[in-house]
Amino acid sequence: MIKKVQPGTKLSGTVTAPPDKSISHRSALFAALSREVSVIENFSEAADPQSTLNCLTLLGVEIDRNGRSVRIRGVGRDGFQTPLKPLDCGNSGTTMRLLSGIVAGAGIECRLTGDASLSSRTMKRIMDPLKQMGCTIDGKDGEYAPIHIGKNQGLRPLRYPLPIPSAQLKSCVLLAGLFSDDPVEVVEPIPSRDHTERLLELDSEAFGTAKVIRSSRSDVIPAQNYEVPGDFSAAAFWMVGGTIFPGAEIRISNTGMNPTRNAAYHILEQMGAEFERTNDRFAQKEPVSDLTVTSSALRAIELDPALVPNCIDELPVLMVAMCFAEGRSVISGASELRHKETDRLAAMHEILTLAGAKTELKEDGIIIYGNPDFEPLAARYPSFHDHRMAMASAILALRSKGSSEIVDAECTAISYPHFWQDLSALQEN
Ligand SMILES: O=C(O)C1=C[C@@H](OP(=O)(O)O)[C@@H](O)[C@H](O)C1
Ligand SMILES: C=C(OP(=O)(O)O)C(=O)O
Repeated sequence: MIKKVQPGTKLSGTVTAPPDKSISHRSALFAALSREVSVIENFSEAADPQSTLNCLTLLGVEIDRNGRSVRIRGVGRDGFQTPLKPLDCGNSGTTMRLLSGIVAGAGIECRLTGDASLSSRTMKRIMDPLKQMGCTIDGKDGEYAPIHIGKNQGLRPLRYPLPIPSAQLKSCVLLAGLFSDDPVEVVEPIPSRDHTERLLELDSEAFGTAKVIRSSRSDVIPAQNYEVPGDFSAAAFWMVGGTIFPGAEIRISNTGMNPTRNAAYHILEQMGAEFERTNDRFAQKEPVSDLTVTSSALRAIELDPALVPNCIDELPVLMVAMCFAEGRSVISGASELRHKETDRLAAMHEILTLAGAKTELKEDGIIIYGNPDFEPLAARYPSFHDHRMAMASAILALRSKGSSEIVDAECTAISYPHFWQDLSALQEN
C-alpha cells in the first residue's frame, strides 16, 4: 500500500498512545510462566505482540483474546509442551530473543523462525550466553533464524557482563536464568529498558549507573493481572510532529514514562520542545502521564551516547526533529540501529537525503545540519518494510509543500496499527 501524506494546515487534537509493544510481549510471556490465570488489559493489537501470543499457543498455553483484553492460563515453568510446528516470530526481534531464553532454559525442542527481515538479524548475541549456560541452541550459519533449540542437562550459573546495551539480550539471559538452580547474573554497565526486571520483581543492585540483576529457579513469578501502558515509542512520533508543525497542539494521553525508556522526551525538551506533563500515575508497575506538545523552536544537540539505549527506537524520529533544529546535531554510539528491522542508520540517511536535508552518515551515527526553515522535498519515501521508517517519513513529510508518498505503508501495523487513522484525525480536527 502506498500512503499519500498531505501536509495540510493543522495538526491538533488528542491521541491516546497505543498499548506498549515491549510490555505487551512481556506480560504475555510472564503470565504464561506463572501458574495462575492472568488478565492483561490494553494488550497491543499490533502484529509483533500477536506473534508472541501465537508462539505461546503452540507451546500449549491457553489464550483467550477479546480485542485488547487477553486472558492467559499460565502453565508454569515446567508446563510448556513441545510444539508440533516451528514457532513463527514474524517480524519481531523481541519475540525471538525473549522466547529463546524461555524455551532454551526449559529445554523444549523447537525451531524459531521469522520473516526475511528477522532472519537477517543476528541472534549470536543471545546464543553465546545461552550456550555458556549449557543450553543447546544453533542457527543458520551459526547466528541466524531459523534457530534450533534442544534439550539441556540442567543449566550452569553465569555472571554475564552485557557486551551490548540491549534489553532483549538482558531479558533473554534473565528469562533462561529462571530455569537455573543457581543464580544467573547480568551485569548492565549502561541502563536499558527495565520492563523485565520491574514486572518480574527481580533482585537487582545498582553500582552508580551500572546494575546487576539476578534470576534463578527460586524466583517466584508474581501472580498478577497486567495493565499495559501507552507506548512511549509510538507517542514519540506525535511529540516530534507537534514540535515541528507550525501552530500544532497535540495531547498524547496515557503515555508510558518509564525513565529507562523516555530519554527522547528529555532530549526534545533540551532541544527546546515545549511539553506540559500532567496526570502522572501508574499503570500497574509502570509510570504513565498525559503529555501536551506545542509547536516550538528547536536548537541542535550533541546526543550523549550513554542515552542511546534509552531512546533507541525514537532515534529515527529524533533525526527528523534535528532537521528543523538550528545548528549541527550529532548522534554517536548508535551502531545498534544497524541491527534493527532494517539498517536504520543507512535507511534514515537515505530518507533525509531524499528530503533534501544535509546529513553525514557515520559508522555509529549521523550528523544533521538543521534549519528551522527546512522544507523537505515532496517525495516517494521508501519504508524498507520497517514500521519506524514509514512513520518517521510521514512526520517529515508533514513539513513539505506538496504531498509525499510512503511506500509499503501497511508495515506500521507491526507496532502501531492505527497510526494512519490517528494522523488523519489530527489533521482534520
Ligand atoms: O526489549 C525490548 O522490548 C526492545 C528492546 C530494543 O531492542 P534491543 O534490546 O535489541 O536494543 C528495542 O529496539 C526493541 O524495539 C524492543
Ligand atoms: C526494533 C524493534 O522491534 P523488535 O526488535 O522487537 O523487532 C522496534 O520495534 O523498533
